[in-house]
Amino acid sequence: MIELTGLTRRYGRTTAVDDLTLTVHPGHVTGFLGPNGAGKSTTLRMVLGLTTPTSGTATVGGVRFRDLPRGLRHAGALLDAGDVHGGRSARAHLAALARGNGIGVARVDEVLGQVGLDRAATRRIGGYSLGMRQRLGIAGALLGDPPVLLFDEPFNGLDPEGVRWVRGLFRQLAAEGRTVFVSSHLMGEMEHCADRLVVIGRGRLIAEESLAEFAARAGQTEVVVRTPDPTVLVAALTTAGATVRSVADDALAVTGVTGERIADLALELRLPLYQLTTRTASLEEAFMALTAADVEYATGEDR
Ligand SMILES: Nc1ncnc2c1ncn2[C@@H]1O[C@H](COP(=O)(O)OP(=O)(O)OP(=O)(O)O)[C@@H](O)[C@H]1O
Repeated sequence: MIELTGLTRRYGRTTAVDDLTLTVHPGHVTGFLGPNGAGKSTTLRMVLGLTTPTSGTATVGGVRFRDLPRGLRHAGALLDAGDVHGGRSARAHLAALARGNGIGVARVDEVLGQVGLDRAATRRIGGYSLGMRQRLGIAGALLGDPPVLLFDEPFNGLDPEGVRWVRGLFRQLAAEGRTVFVSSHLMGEMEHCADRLVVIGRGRLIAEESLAEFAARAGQTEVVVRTPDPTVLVAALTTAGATVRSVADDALAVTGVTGERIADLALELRLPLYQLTTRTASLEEAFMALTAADVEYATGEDR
């Protein structure tokens, strides 16, 4: 279990992490979502004792990570896959990590096999692709067989097969009863493997809930209608209690009434309908709407 209490980190005038209080539970894959610069990496680094909080605490299994001897046995992490000595082989890199954490070297070949790097084990890491480096970073996280695992943007650089494999691995680790905390700035990456979500923006907690709760709250259904005379239909729909937004000259996006009700109203008004499409907002759209106000560098005209 990971527990954050009032966790805060300031850099000069920037508050990277702002009074975060939350619990990441064992037995679940928890997606840690937020736009770029939301404070995800800083939070993960504080959990691992690599960055000192300005105030508040972060604990792993009830203890500050820094106070845990042989840290890799308590929490494993992939933070920056590029942060390895390129001149070494994967096996030498993992063997050094194992020695430093009192882990038997036999474990090295086990984790290399688990991440599919057994055949590349003696090659220099410098020649690895980004995807292979991600796999090596995951192997390092698994080395100590820890109950808590943290991954910062683990899908970066992975091909579709790699993404599928990582999702399966995370689910398996959670099914074994471990705490799996995975950061991403894309909901699409998390919705197929996380069952809980923590969403932050500008360092602050925005949501902490199950994926099912998020989907139920977010998945608003709207009906897109095309008709040659929208003004008449807008008046009738508004009277019927619908919320109507114009999406093109002859097209409306309607919420609050069903497609059938819209068709009935149009028939009563003898208005032709050229389109009547029901669509449910994707989780990605819902996530973007939730964090829109906290996006650090917005593009386009939305701001
Ligand atoms: N060492 C540092 N010195 C100064 N500012 C920092 C430092 N580390 C992070 N920040 C700032 O803190 C804020 C949060 O950064 P952080 O990297 O934790 O966000 P993130 O959610 O991981 O973003 P990304 O998805 O882009 O990696 C940003 O505004 C960043 O510029």
